[in-house]
Amino acid sequence: MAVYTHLGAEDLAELIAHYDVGDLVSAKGIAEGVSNSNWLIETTRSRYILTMYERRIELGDLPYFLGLLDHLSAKGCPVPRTIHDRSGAAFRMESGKAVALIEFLPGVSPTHPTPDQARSVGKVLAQLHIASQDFTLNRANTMGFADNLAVLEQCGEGGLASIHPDLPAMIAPARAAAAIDLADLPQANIHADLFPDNVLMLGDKVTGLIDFYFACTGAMALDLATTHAAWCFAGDGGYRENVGSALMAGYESARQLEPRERDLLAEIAKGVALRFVTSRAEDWLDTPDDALVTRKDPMQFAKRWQFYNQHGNSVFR
Ligand SMILES: Nc1ncnc2c1ncn2[C@@H]1O[C@H](COP(=O)(O)OP(=O)(O)O)[C@@H](O)[C@H]1O
Ligand SMILES: N[C@@H](CCOP(=O)(O)O)C(=O)O
Repeated sequence: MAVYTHLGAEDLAELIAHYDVGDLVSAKGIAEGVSNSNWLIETTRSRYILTMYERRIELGDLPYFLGLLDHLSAKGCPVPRTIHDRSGAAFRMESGKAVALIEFLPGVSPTHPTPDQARSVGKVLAQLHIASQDFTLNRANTMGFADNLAVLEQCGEGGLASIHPDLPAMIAPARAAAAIDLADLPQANIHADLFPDNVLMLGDKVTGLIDFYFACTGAMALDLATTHAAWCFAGDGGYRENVGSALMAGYESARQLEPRERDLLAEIAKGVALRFVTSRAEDWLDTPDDALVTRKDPMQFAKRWQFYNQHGNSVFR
């Protein structure tokens, strides 16, 4: 994350006392991430992650996000369980904001994923899709094409140009493109933000999928295209073909894509690229100067849009 909110030692101890997890031993703010405040909590019994929900999260969505974690974890997916408080509540209010305690999972996020790691992630993503289909709650995607266009409008040409002078022109064709309808594609409850920093791994084994706060009911192909756009490019922007094909093979080892999904992947990936340009631009213009957070560059995804536009579906064959 980031740590947007300061919680003192007494506040944390009082908060942790509402859970049957032992006594607080230590609490450290976690610097990774951009959306919420997170602390690594150590108690006399175990380790946990305490999350305070800061941005883009509606209180009404928390039962969906936290319930999905419990549903997937119960089905054997490598997902942290929600720790419920002594009254059975999955989240509590603290200093006017919602907080939840979740299970700590071991592992580290890959910074330069190997093909074998991508294959494992692809397979676990397909397993998550299969396991999430009978989750009984639903949530609409709030980062769809129309939502992105509205946010970009709010950022304004000047705002976008202040991030990089080339950004407005680079995304103009993406903004003009017609939205594709994903409603007829096979659906599940999807992660929708499965970047390497939201996956914990030990070697090639996936030990944790975390940060489900963009999860929604939507097309499984959207999740696969998002994971592809997030995992398969080098720091210099070059496409890593061996990582891309391993991700696809891993996914299809657990769930075969339907031809109509495969045919649309490049178009969906372009929509995904615009979605991350949008949220990154919004965050860039919005982040408080004193927040302990590293801003993410919208230009990376403007370039990925160009890549998918240029290469089309040949990327996914
Ligand atoms: N269940 C977990 N187990 C272990 N570490 C976690 C867990 N959840 C979060 N983290 C750590 O906290 C960091 C930020 O969490 P994340 O949910 O990605 O925050 P944000 O929503 O702000 O992006 C992760 O990069 C990881 O290091
Ligand atoms: N994965 C997104 C950023 C979303 O933030 P997260 O810290 O909640 O994963 C991006 O890379 O733009």
